[in-house]
Amino acid sequence: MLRLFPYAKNYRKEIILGPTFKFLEAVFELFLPLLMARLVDQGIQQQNWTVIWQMTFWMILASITGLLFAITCQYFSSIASQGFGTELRNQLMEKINRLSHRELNYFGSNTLITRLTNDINQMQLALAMVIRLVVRAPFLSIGALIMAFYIDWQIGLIFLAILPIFSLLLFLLIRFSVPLFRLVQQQLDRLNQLVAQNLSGVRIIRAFNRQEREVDKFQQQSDALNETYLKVTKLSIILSPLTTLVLNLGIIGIFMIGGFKVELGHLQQGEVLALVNYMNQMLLALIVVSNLVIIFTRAEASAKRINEVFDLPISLSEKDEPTMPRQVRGEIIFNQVDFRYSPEHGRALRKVSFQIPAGAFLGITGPTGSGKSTLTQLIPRFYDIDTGEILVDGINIKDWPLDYLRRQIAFVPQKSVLIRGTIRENLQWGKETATDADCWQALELAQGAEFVRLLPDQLDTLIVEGGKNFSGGQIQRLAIARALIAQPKILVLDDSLSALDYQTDWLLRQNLRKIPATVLLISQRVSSIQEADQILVLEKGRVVGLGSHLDLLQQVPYYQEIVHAQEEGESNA
Ligand SMILES: Nc1ncnc2c1ncn2[C@@H]1O[C@H](COP(=O)(O)OP(=O)(O)OP(=O)(O)O)[C@@H](O)[C@H]1O
Repeated sequence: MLRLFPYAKNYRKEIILGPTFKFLEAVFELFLPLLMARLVDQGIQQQNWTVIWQMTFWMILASITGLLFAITCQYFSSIASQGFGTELRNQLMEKINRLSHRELNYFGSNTLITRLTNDINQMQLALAMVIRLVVRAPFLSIGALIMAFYIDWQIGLIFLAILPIFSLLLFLLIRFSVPLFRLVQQQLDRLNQLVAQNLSGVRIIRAFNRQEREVDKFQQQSDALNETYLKVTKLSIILSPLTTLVLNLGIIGIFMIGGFKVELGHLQQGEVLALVNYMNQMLLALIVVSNLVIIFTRAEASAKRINEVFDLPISLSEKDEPTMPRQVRGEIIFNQVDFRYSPEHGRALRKVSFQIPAGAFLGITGPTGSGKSTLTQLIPRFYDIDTGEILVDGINIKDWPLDYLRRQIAFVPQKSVLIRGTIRENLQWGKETATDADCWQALELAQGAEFVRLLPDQLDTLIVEGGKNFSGGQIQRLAIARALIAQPKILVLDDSLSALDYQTDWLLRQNLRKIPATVLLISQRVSSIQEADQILVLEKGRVVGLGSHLDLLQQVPYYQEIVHAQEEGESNA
């Protein structure tokens, strides 16, 4: 946990001043019972109005000053803990953004969300508590003990006797509740994952009529969480009255021995009241210490989860002095490329070699799982290859500045994701400065202008989360327009025309031929790629054919099979 506190380095002043003010408040709090003792013994009992007024004045002043100090501490602790949380969140987000897809797959999005939100909140709370209580609570408990000895050392011994019993009770509370709180955190995590999964898959859950089962699953998790909370509550139901009992026994002890001493004239009544106050202060401060231990243990678990992300080495490295290409054209060369997603997976690509000249149109086909998407994801370095090399414009992609390389490549994935916002805002993801004219031009090229023009709000039409207010084909065309507006030198379309009717598919492909970019189009439909300059056929991660439609028809058995199968399918339809 301590490793994360350097993220609060910009708030050093607040972290020092906060506890200082809290300490001063505690000093005032510690002196209040003494003032009260004087008020009772020298003022009220002896009917000395000067002392009564003086003590009342000092007590009010001490209380108000203490309050002002407490507010000041609260102010500093809020600034420091919020600032620390924000810095930590930004740094974590920055690290997540630098992770390659390999590392993102390893964590999964749900747990990253929990780490960015709940875990960072726990750290924020821990820092706020450090500032507010870490100095005050131990100071008050030790200070109250010393004050008790200062008033009467024999009664001070009662304090010393009560201390270990009370500490033992608090130790038991910590000992049994900390594992339960850890369990609560794990169960909350599982519940969060379930909620995220349910919300993102709500349509498929309904389509398969699995609502009841999903509700049951949720209820089971929720009940398990409830049970753990109940166990924590039961623990405090047993231990809270016990701590109150010990406190009251201490107070009875003070009254009994104090009463005797008052009778004998060795102690005054006001001093007995002050001792009762000190007993309260000492034991309440110890309860605060035990709460602090619980908060820190929860923060420790959160810190571990946050550090897991910070500690994960980023597999994508960038050269200190990358090579900047003189002119970006879009030529792509794969040279003996081998790739596997992780050591436990088999090779997704095996010794893949091919070359595409700048501005060419490459069709990519092959059975499902043959490595088509994998191949295209390697060009913008979403993953790094194991052996071989990939060159763009003659430069190894590992030598390009990563950000610059990615800016040359526009990617339309299989499942296009539109963000919540207007159509214009979505298109401007491709180019922030895009004007309305740019948007319409990109929409024309993507065969999307016609349907957008018919919408009442046109470019201002709001796209709901995930683009659910548009059809599959409309989403694909908006995603293609978003990619085209960036004017990339390499355009990758991963099965992105699959939801379009044949005519729109054809028109769009004609437009794609006009743009000054190398186009890689993955498709299972032979009709979509047969006019490509070259077609790459993959099977089980290997290149089994590269050439024009006619070349492949003569040379590659797999290609012949799919062409015949699709021709038959169309004539039967
Ligand atoms: N993130 C991943 N982690 C592990 N293995 C993966 C991952 N993505 C794909 N694979 C595996 O890599 C191989 C190639 O997958 P890829 O998605 O590239 O195939 P594809 O030809 O594009 O298939 P499709 O036509 O179904 O989209 C498959 O065996 C697949 O299971």
